[in-house]
Amino acid sequence: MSSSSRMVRLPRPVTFVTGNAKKLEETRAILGPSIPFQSLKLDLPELQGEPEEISKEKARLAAAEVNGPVLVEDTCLCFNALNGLPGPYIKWFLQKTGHEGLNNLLKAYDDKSAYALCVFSLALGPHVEPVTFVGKTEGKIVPARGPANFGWDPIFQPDGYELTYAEMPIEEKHKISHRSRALALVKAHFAAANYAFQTND
Ligand SMILES: O=c1[nH]c(=O)c2ncn([C@@H]3O[C@H](COP(=O)(O)OP(=O)(O)OP(=O)(O)O)[C@@H](O)[C@H]3O)c2[nH]1
Ligand SMILES: [Mg+2]
Repeated sequence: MSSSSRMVRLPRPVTFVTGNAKKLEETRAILGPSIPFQSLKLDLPELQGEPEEISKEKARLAAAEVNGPVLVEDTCLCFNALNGLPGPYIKWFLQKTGHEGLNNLLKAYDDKSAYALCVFSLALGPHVEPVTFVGKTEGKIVPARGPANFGWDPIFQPDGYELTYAEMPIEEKHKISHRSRALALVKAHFAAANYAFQTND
């Protein structure tokens, strides 16, 4: 009785909106059955600016599109020698310059350190301010090693490892990844919030 009075009722399960199949696959694997969600393949326009604002704005657009609760994420790869760039623009740098071009960007610097940043945003509806969850993994940029299955995984070697993300078994990546760290916070939020989903629509 008392617990149901604290419940926030939502009209349907959360929709994870992304145009990226690998993100969806990893998010499914990391969340397992902990949070019921459906997915929608939509490549939303992205604001320029700081990672949290980009992710929040994506959530606002997604919530308006879905007219219900949504989860989105934005991923950045930040080079310390470049004060955080390419950051949120990594998708376009990767597309235009490839793994070698990304390594070349750091040729002029001794500092090859970098971090992967994942910002999930949850918006409970179109007019509700999104909440963000940030996960960060530190590492360095190296010449590509391992299968090129996902973005920049072959050139990111997390601190404490001799392997790049691409060379690691996926369970190992999930133990330390920017995405799993952000999703641990999402899970904790859901566990504390006690949302109730109506599933009959
Ligand atoms: O090697 C990787 N390991 C990862 O763990 C990872 N996570 C994201 N990415 C890539 O980084 C860019 C982010 O851009 P991004 O956040 O805007 O994503 P996106 O536009 O592909 O999808 P979405 O915005 O529709 O969700 C895109 O090129 C993604 O493919 C990764 N690459
Ligand atoms: Mg995107």
